[in-house]
Amino acid sequence: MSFQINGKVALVTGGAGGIGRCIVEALLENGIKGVVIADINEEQGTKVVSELSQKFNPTQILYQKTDVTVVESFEDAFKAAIQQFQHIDILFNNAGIVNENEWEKCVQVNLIGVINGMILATEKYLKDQKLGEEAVIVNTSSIASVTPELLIPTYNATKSAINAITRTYAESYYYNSTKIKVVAICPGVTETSIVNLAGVVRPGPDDSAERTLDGYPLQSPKFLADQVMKVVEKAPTGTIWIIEDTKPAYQYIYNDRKMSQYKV
Ligand SMILES: NC(=O)C1=CN([C@@H]2O[C@H](COP(=O)(O)OP(=O)(O)OC[C@H]3O[C@@H](n4cnc5c(N)ncnc54)[C@H](O)[C@@H]3O)[C@@H](O)[C@H]2O)C=CC1
Ligand SMILES: CCCCCC(=O)/C=C/[C@H]1[C@H](O)CC(=O)[C@@H]1CCCCCCC(=O)O
Repeated sequence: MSFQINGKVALVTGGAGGIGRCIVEALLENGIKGVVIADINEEQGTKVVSELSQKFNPTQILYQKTDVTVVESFEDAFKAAIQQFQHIDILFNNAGIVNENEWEKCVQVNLIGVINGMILATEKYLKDQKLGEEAVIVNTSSIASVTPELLIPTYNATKSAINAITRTYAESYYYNSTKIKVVAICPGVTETSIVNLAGVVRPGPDDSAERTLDGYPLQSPKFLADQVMKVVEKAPTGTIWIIEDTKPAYQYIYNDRKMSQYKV
């Protein structure tokens, strides 16, 4: 069954940043009724609303200053969505940072922020306040969740955890009562401010891991967001989608552990 974006309401965490902003724009292009940009950066959030208001109906776009690590702040964003647009149907748990020097902060934003969103959505807001038969949660993971990148171990761990959370909440135990489809996207390196890792990685044991972005295939956040719309509409619950190198989204398949050939 295909999910219809047209006429629905979405909340996008980190919606003022590179990927989040493009998701907001793609939603508007696909007929969303209303979208809440839930981002900690007020200056950027206000700017994005004003820029998008040149192209779309301003009444469809709301900025709500939100810190996803603080549950009350995150809940206020859901309340703002209901107050302004009457229902809430899609959550993009998208806010994320890379910071291996302040690794606790990386865990707070990338993991605790997503857990806050999952609990608020599955126990209350998307469960009870959706318009149609089904709601959707899209968690932004990363290719680093399945291919660990050397210099960002904490980031890799948070993204692997997001895949686990996605697969758990997709189980019929949850779905039967929530009717929320839960999927994850794993972008490859995408042209946003997050790819500038200067000052946010720790010195390694030697300099053999020193790298630059040279050689990494960069894709645009606009291309990524257009693929994400297809995932929202068509992907089955519990699936994980890699979107890299400006290629169509493809599903990442986890191995069945019982098929493992190796024994100690
Ligand atoms: N750009 C890339 O190469 C890739 C990015 N990703 C993921 O995509 C997501 C979006 O990242 P980008 O757009 O690239 O980065 P970005 O830095 O351009 O945007 C991130 C946004 O999140 C917001 N944010 C940060 N902390 C927050 C908090 N506590 N509460 C609410 N909002 C907060 C920021 O203000 C910013 O607007 C992240 O989860 C990131 O890990 C995944 C794979 C690759
Ligand atoms: C010091 C430069 C290291 C270059 C790696 C890089 O740019 C990492 C980018 C991450 C970005 O900040 C947010 C992400 O999700 C990116 C993860 C990239 C993982 C790359 C794994 C690639 C591979 O080994 O196949």
